[in-house]
Amino acid sequence: MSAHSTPVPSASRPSGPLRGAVRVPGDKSMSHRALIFGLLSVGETRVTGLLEGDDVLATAAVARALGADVVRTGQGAWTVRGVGVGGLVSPTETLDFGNAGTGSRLMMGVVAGHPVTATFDGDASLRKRPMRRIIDPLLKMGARVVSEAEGGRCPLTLEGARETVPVVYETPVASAQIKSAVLLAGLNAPGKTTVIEREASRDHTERMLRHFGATVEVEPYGEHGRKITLTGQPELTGSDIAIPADPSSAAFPLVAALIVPGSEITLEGVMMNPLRTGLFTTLRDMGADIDVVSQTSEGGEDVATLRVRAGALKGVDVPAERAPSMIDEYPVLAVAAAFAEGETRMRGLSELRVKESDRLAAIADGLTAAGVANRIEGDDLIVTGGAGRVRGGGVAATHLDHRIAMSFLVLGLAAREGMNIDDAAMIATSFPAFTPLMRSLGADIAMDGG
Ligand SMILES: O=C(O)C1=C[C@@H](OP(=O)(O)O)[C@@H](O)[C@H](O)C1
Ligand SMILES: C=C(OP(=O)(O)O)C(=O)O
Repeated sequence: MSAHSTPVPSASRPSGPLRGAVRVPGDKSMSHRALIFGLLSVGETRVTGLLEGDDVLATAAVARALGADVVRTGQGAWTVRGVGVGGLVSPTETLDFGNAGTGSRLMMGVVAGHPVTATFDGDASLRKRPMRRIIDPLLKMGARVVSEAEGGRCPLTLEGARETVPVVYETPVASAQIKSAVLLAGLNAPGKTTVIEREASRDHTERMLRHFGATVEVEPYGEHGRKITLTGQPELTGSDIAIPADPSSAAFPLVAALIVPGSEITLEGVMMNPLRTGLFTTLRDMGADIDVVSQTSEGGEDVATLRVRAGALKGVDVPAERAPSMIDEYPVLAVAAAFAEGETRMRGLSELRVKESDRLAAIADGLTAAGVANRIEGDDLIVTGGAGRVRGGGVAATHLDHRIAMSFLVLGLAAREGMNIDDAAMIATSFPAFTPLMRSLGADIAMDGG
């Protein structure tokens, strides 16, 4: 199990207008997948714009342990020489995924489809996260759990199928991690593997499967869902892939610029995949001034340069069906809601309870510590806000959760008494340059010891 280093308490203070143009690091979902598809391809994959955060670095190390040759050639530039579908080797040591749900769960799919055995583990946060939702379909495909911690958790030893069985599987919740694990296992199955989802989740796996040479059919399913069918045992070929800036990371400077009076910032090269842009839709509904100044495409995705200006926000009702397209953005949306006039109701947030922390509880507790009125009703979070009314000054408990840490540092930039967090160390999992980038815009953020 990976140790968590000493906590790094941190604080943010009311800041003058934020100004400047920045590009946040590469998308985390695409970065994990680029390495995984590199591992499963024949030949060389060259990745640019890779997120060099701890979560993705763990996936790179695991790709090596499973047989790939993974080399860093420059900042964000990596090459992977893969083993091809069917070519995985059994790792000699436990696979340590640190804090990363995505890396561990997608790799469970990869291992399940191959005749290898591997032990999956990570930090105290990952050890609390449910893995049965991933393992259940993988058992149907022929994998076997050799051992697991109570409740189907890590450390978990998985023996992959000798002959992988293609399945038709409907995911019990909208989850790109479940969908991806099944499709990745299905790569080494003869015939067709189908995943049905009632609410569409992010589709980076489907897009990358095609990019590396697999045949994937995607059909609509019901009102909001999709049916995805993969033809098994393709030969995947190493490819070049350029990773755009992560919209989930862009969310932090974006919300900061909306709530710090007088701010105007530019966010460059932000990925605009429609299954990832629910936050932008919601913030615009709240009255946010977010302009697309230019648009292009990168790595098979639409990307945009966004100009964001501070201004009045109003509370809104966020429908449950929007949750999959902004699932990681609720902590920072709750911060925007604290500065919005009136009530914001965020519906259908049960999945937030099984992220790096119980995010529903962590957001509510942090808002309370900052003096912001909020309540949880079933799976809904309701925040009553108002610009100028956020006292701040408390300490938010982050529970090994990077998004909770960054969200409450953003809140402190516009709260009367600033805000403190108990630990900023986990920010390195997804956005290692968060503090210098925010400071370059004028944010007053202080880390313990620097
Ligand atoms: O597939 C992915 O890259 C991700 C899927 C989401 O998780 P779920 O599949 O659990 O919704 C998201 O929260 C996570 O940060 C990244
Ligand atoms: C939920 C997240 O990631 P993961 O599931 O990969 O740990 C996240 O980055 O917010």
